[in-house]
Amino acid sequence: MYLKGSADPLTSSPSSSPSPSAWQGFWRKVSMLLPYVWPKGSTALQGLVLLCVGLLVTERLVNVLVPVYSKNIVNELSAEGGWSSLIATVCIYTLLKFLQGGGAGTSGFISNLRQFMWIRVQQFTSRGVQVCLFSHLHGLSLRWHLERRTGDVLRSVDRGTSSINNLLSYILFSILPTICDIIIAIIYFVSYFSVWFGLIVFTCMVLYLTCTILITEWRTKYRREMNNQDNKAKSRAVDSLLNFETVKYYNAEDYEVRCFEEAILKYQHCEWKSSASLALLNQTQNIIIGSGLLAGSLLCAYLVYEGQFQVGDYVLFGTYIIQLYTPLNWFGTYYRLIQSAFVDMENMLALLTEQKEVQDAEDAQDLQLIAGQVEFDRVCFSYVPGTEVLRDVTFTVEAGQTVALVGPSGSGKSSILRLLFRFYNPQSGSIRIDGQDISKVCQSSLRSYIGVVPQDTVLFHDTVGNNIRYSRVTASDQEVERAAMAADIHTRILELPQGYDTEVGERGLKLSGGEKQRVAIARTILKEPQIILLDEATSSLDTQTERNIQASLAKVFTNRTTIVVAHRLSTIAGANQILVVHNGQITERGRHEELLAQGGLYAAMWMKQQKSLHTETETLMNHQTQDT
Ligand SMILES: Nc1ncnc2c1ncn2[C@@H]1O[C@H](COP(=O)(O)OP(=O)(O)OP(=O)(O)O)[C@@H](O)[C@H]1O
Repeated sequence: MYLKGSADPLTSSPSSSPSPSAWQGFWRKVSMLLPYVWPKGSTALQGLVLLCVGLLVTERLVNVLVPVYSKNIVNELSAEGGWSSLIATVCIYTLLKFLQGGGAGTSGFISNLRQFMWIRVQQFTSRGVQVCLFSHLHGLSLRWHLERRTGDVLRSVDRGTSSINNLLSYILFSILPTICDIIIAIIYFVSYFSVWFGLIVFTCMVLYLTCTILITEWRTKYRREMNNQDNKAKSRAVDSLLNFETVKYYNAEDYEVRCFEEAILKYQHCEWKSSASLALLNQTQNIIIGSGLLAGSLLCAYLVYEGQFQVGDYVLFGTYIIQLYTPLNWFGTYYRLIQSAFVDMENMLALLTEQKEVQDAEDAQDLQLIAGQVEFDRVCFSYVPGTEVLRDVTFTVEAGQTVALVGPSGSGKSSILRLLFRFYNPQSGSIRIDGQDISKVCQSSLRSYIGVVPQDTVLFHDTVGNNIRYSRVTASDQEVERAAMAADIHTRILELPQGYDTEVGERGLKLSGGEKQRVAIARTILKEPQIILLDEATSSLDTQTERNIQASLAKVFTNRTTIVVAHRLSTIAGANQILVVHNGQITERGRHEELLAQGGLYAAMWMKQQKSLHTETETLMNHQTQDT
């Protein structure tokens, strides 16, 4: 019954600080669970929940009646009673046992029926939680996603979801019924036998619960450590497999295997501590229950011996106490499982309560795109406080014009595009489209007008066709093909084994860098956005393909506002305006000829590129001469 692999805090190392109790924030966690218990909006499921509760109550009643009928059978057998009354008693007893089940962990008719009816409710809960989490994760900011390991997040989601289901069924169908059974048993023993029997059961229960809670609380830190190491081992494996190519480049298979084995060893060290402390807990519980059973049985046997009780009373006591003993033995396990489930839930709740960094304003309206003019007005931005990436960036892209951002690597060009797409909010200044501040419009409407071809194109593990269609899922096959033709990839796709139905592999690894870029361009062409952001969109292509694509892009995107980031200056020489970004600031601006005339950074970059182009051409021609 030991649950392996539960959540650990994603960000902190539990071993470095005293682990907080899993019960911390108990009511907050329970209140988050409650909406999932009552299936709102479905009368049928609500009926099922009520039926399950009804069955639970019936089960409690049956639990009291079974020992009473055991006693009646023994008493009727010892006395000279009538045969027909004995048959009736035996039949009722058998019916009750059929309803109750029992013995070697078999569940009876009632609990089987309850479990069956609970399936739909459980599925409703599980679906609700998973969908809510998935949608929440998509709503979180790019910064949050970049800082997290996907493997860790997925494990937290998995364990959190199953922990909610487990928690509900443990609390509703195990802990609550067991507590009710204990209270009913104490009342029954006090009123039917004597206060001594009630006292024995009561003391035994108090001792049992106290020891269970104390030892379980003590061993929680081992479980947390174990989870932490488990997560580390798994994310190490995921990271290693995702970087399969890099591992091969550096012949690092042995190193990766060693690191993974070390991570598993650390996990197993913690697992040993967790399992050893579990064995200690189980033994303690057995000793307490065994002592209670011994004390009660001796007292009952003495009273029968003295003639104060009938033999049937001893049977009643024995049956009742054993009947309590079985679920009580599970009580410790359920306490531990609930505690683990709470630990598992912690990360998931942390994910659910994670604030969205970029949020729509309360009164956010849809962006009303008129012509597509883009303005940056004294924009300052930093990813990390204290390190400014953009300083006082001001420029305007008139509707339908093309503006190019050039400059040294790391100067902040892509950051300008990310701000326009609202992946981040600037610290100061404003960005406007057709005069509307983008921080005041709905993100979804803003993004619907912008098409981005990013620096690194990552494709879905799907067919080429579906990857292109991703920007407009309702597009027809002809539209997809037209977009592919404009991106100069149509002929190449037809050469693939299954044409547009060819799978591109994980992250598009089966395509070359240039092919991926062209698929991304086709995707953006299909979206038909009013504003286009090209972040070195053609950097992986040869000069001829680049020219072809640029010619078709110019055709497809005529009169659309375009911002291009480029390293190869020859590709943007015709832009309406060129902005030179240096150390987060715009240091030069103007048309190609104007910037050359200025003799600044742009002119220097241009000269350098022309020179290396010249050298390359010379080398190529020399080769050709030698060949002939
Ligand atoms: N998510 C991030 N968190 C912290 N710093 C970042 C992040 N992304 C980029 N940076 C830093 O911000 C600076 C500007 O990055 P940016 O990607 O805008 O540069 P760039 O001009 O587009 O570079 P390149 O031409 O090499 O693509 C760099 O120093 C980079 O290290």
